[in-house]
Amino acid sequence: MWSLHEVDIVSQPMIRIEGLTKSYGNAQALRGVSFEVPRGQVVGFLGPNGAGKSTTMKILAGFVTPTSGVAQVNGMDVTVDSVVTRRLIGYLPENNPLYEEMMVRDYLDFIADVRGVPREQRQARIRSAVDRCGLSAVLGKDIQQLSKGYRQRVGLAQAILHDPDLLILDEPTSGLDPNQIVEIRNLIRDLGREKTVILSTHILSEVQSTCSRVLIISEGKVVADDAPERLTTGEGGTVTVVLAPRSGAPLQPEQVRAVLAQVPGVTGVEAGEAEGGGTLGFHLRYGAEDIRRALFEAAVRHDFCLLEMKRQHVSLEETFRKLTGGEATNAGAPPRAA
Ligand SMILES: Nc1ncnc2c1ncn2[C@@H]1O[C@H](COP(=O)(O)OP(=O)(O)OP(=O)(O)O)[C@@H](O)[C@H]1O
Repeated sequence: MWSLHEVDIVSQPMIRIEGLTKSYGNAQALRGVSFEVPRGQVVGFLGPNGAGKSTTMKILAGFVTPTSGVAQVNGMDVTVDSVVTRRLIGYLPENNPLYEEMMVRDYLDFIADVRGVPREQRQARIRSAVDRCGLSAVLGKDIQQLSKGYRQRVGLAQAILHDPDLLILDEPTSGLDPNQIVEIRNLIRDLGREKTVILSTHILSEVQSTCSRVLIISEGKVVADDAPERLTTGEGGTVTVVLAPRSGAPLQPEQVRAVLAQVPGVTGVEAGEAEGGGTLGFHLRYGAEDIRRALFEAAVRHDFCLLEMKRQHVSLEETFRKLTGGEATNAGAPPRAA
């Protein structure tokens, strides 16, 4: 039977951050960050350069002290109970610093020692981390000989060695080639089946493919917190249509444009690509409302033949730009076809 204490711990969110601030001299890196992460969630932490992602992660991992506010892991304050909370956390810092001249095998053994993995469990834990991260072929190599993808695997292996409940991964796919990105992403997705994960990234499509929740941070504050798909669908998008005459009479572009502009929910009409043969193409902007049914009915009423209709939601990249008021990061996802 569970003790009262155990029941208490299990009902706690894995991460609880409340009113967190951090100043480096005059620079305010965090200006009151608050959020909770329940057990088992995989959360993407997005934000432009200097938004405060790494600072938040370093505070959680116990490497930086907050100026004010609360940061708890499993109900324990990371500044008060740091010895216990560090045991619950696996941390992959930004730029993944490793001991270059050590052999992978020796490095993992050293980390297991530092993390206090009991001697009798050490070999089993190292074997498990090596298997999960696909490192068996490079165990005898010096870290400096490894490719960036393998170095990242070593970074992940050291983070999971002590079997932590929470993984904090600061830009785990930064600098990797597309094949390596897919490998590391799959590994993170796999780890996310049994652990709580918070990862920061500049790759917006990564959040869509790996995370069930996205937190966007800008200038030290959380500006959005939702499922990736919910951050985009409510924002509207574009419907592209291609129309053809049903009877012999050719379509008059200005007349058709005026009809489309009247369709409830349409907020803008622009000329698009036609297919020749008297067809006309348009891009129609819409807000929160789905305009497809109304468009179909308008086409029937005015005797237009609707050859094509395709909806594209606003992309996460556009939402990101809007919320953070600046340039989007690299490799944003293209708009999603509905
Ligand atoms: N040790 C430090 N000393 C002084 N200022 C710092 C220090 N670390 C971070 N900062 C500043 O704090 C702010 C937040 O930095 P942080 O590294 O947390 O952002 P980030 O969102 O992780 O950015 P990036 O995506 O570029 O890694 C920035 O303005 C940064 O210059």
